[in-house]
Amino acid sequence: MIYTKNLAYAHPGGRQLEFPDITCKSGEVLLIAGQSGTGKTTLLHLLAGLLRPTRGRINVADSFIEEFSPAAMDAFRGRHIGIIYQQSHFIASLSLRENLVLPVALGHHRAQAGRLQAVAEKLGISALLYKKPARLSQGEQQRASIARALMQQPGLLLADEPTASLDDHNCAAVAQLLAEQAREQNAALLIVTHDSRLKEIFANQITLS
Ligand SMILES: Nc1ncnc2c1ncn2[C@@H]1O[C@H](COP(=O)(O)OP(=O)(O)OP(=O)(O)O)[C@@H](O)[C@H]1O
Repeated sequence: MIYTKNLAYAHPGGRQLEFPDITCKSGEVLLIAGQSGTGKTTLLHLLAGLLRPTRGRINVADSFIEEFSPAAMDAFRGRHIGIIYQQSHFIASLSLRENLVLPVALGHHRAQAGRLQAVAEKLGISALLYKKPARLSQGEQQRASIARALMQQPGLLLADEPTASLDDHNCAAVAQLLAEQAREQNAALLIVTHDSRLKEIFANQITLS
């Protein structure tokens, strides 16, 4: 589903960050660990096509995404990539339901009938759909951001520190949900984290240095 070759990136005025080659097939989970400043978020943004590498290649679903124009990349991301952030970044004035449906509408995609209900049920947030995001607990917000990422049934799920603000119970629950959903949808799941609790859950891992 995704592989990289010889990937490097330098932030403006920064040193060049060099990344090990990564492969994650459909249905697999890969944990990318590393201390603060080793480039985890930068790597995730490269894999999501939000940054363009200074060197190297990134192949997602048989396309080399570094070749895409920004507009083509946006359209491709909408179809193939779901991103889960540490902070959910919901729009405060909209209900959770509206927040989940909005990205689908903005991407000019048509959500499958019943998709929202199915995803909400799986993640245990059906009863919360008409609440404002600020009224949800941290664990509920994180389940809701996983739901948002799953709406389009992406083949690639990228999670950036998805458990950093969660207690042990919610951390384990969110990790299990992420893995389950990825497996059920046959998606590749890449988790970027410095959360050592996740290192004990997912065996397939690489560490940035
Ligand atoms: N926008 C930017 N402009 C310049 N340098 C940046 C920028 N963003 C990150 N960097 C630098 O790039 C390096 C990698 O940063 P990055 O945020 O990818 O690391 P990280 O492993 O995710 O860190 P953390 O765990 O603390 O979030 C750091 O040295 C950082 O200072």
